[in-house]
Amino acid sequence: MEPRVQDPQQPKAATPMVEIRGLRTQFELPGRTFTVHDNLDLTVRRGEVMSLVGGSGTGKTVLLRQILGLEQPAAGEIRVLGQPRGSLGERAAASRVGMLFQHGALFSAFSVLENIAFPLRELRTLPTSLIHEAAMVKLQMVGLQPDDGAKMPSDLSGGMIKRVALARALIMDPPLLLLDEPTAGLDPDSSDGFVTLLRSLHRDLALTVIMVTHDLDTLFELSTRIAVLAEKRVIVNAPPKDVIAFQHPFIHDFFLGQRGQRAMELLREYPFAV
Ligand SMILES: Nc1ncnc2c1ncn2[C@@H]1O[C@H](COP(=O)(O)OP(=O)(O)OP(=O)(O)O)[C@@H](O)[C@H]1O
Repeated sequence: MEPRVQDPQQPKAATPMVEIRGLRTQFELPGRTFTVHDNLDLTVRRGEVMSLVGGSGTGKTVLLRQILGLEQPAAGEIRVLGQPRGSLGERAAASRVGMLFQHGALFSAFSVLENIAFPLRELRTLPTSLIHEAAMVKLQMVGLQPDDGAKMPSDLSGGMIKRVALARALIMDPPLLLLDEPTAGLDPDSSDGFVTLLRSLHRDLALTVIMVTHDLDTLFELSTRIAVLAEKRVIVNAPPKDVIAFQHPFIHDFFLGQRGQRAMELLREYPFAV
């Protein structure tokens, strides 16, 4: 039971933005049921940058898709901003959760500005001039120039595609942003630039972020917490330095194996993450 009186020494925990309880995810394969998550719990609080890490096939992307409402779990509950995910209509969900897909997922026949504006246009409630203005604001927010708005996706570099996709994910000003491998496929300079952008947007827009990444630089530069998926559930959810100290074979291999030295250097380099 919650204590009636808050200990003044103990700051009140931030509001949960996502609460997952007893989640089970399974897929029917020929002749058998394949269980990805079993009794998985996870809470993500306001202002956190929560990174999901885990071995290949542990269900990190599926979890993002479930929070977004693109997939339904077999059992358990997912609450987004205090409401059961299933009870949020499409419009309400779009204004609460933005998603950056791994490969950007831009519409190739639409210009940059049309791609950014797409979710607002779909609402069919706002005048074109207002939609254009909102898309221009987001274009510049992600560090692109007004002239870039007329370009087509085929004219863009990998880093620009990510920025356009991010602008589109933010067009409805959602408080919660999901990122699937945000820096995958970028060269080191573009990756650094994108991480810097994500960090400043997280701060300036007071975003809560849930991110899947295999990249240790991205992980340590941005994460305030790391949740590790193994054995079909979250085995630890804690600040980076506590996760590294957690005894588990996956964590040992991921952080302290061949790449261990680098992980330790990164922790020293980015005290923000500790
Ligand atoms: N629609 C589906 N039908 C059947 N199996 C699926 C489906 N979607 C995902 N899976 C399986 O569920 C498991 C988890 O997939 P997911 O893509 O979430 O893994 P991941 O943790 O993101 O892996 P990686 O790090 O390799 O990207 C995988 O074994 C995948 O093959």
